[in-house]
Amino acid sequence: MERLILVGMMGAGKTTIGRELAKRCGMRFVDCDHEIEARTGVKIPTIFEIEGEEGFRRRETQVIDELTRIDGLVIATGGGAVMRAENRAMLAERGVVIYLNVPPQVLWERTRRDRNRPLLQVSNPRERIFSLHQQRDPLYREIADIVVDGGRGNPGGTIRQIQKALETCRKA
Ligand SMILES: Nc1ncnc2c1ncn2[C@@H]1O[C@H](COP(=O)(O)OP(=O)(O)OP(=O)(O)O)[C@@H](O)[C@H]1O
Ligand SMILES: O=C(O)C1=C[C@@H](O)[C@@H](O)[C@H](O)C1
Ligand SMILES: [Mg+2]
Repeated sequence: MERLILVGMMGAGKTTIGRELAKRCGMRFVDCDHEIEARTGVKIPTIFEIEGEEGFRRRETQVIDELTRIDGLVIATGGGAVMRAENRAMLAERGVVIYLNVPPQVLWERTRRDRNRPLLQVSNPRERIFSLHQQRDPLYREIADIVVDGGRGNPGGTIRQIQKALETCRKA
């Protein structure tokens, strides 16, 4: 398996699950959001403040393009990585794409206390999550090789589901 790519909404568990999955598969873990923060030296909200969402998306596409060429990686993408068609094409072509599907109500409960997600700094963040989920769910599905339920139980259960699905994938 050259690379595993996790997609899904903010709070779906891409970072949490990705890190542990990499450990179990003996692969290296990278997170696109962390990579962008490391390169710029600032947190994501600061990038949004200075360069706007468009500036952030340009950086995100660059990082996706670079990371998806490296072998042996588990890659956690940002929640909005599927918004650009060019990103979707790179992700779909260059790795096994795993969609962590989590109901919007659970996403809301997981992210409501977090201030590091600029798209949720609005007057009604819960509504925002529901509308982003509605808009993006078809895009995550469009590129997913595997769809897992990441909304119930603990991260360990979700990882077991992924490993099982990967075995089926390998046999196919
Ligand atoms: N399967 C799970 N079961 C229960 N809680 C989880 C699960 N996965 C993640 N969490 C919790 O949900 C929160 C959000 O997870 P995480 O930061 O990994 O999401 P993310 O998909 O990386 O979000 P973002 O796109 O904003 O970076 C964390 O507090 C994490 O502990
Ligand atoms: O859902 C989104 O559009 C985002 C999710 C985060 O992972 C970050 O990439 C950023 O906050 C934007
Ligand atoms: Mg994350």
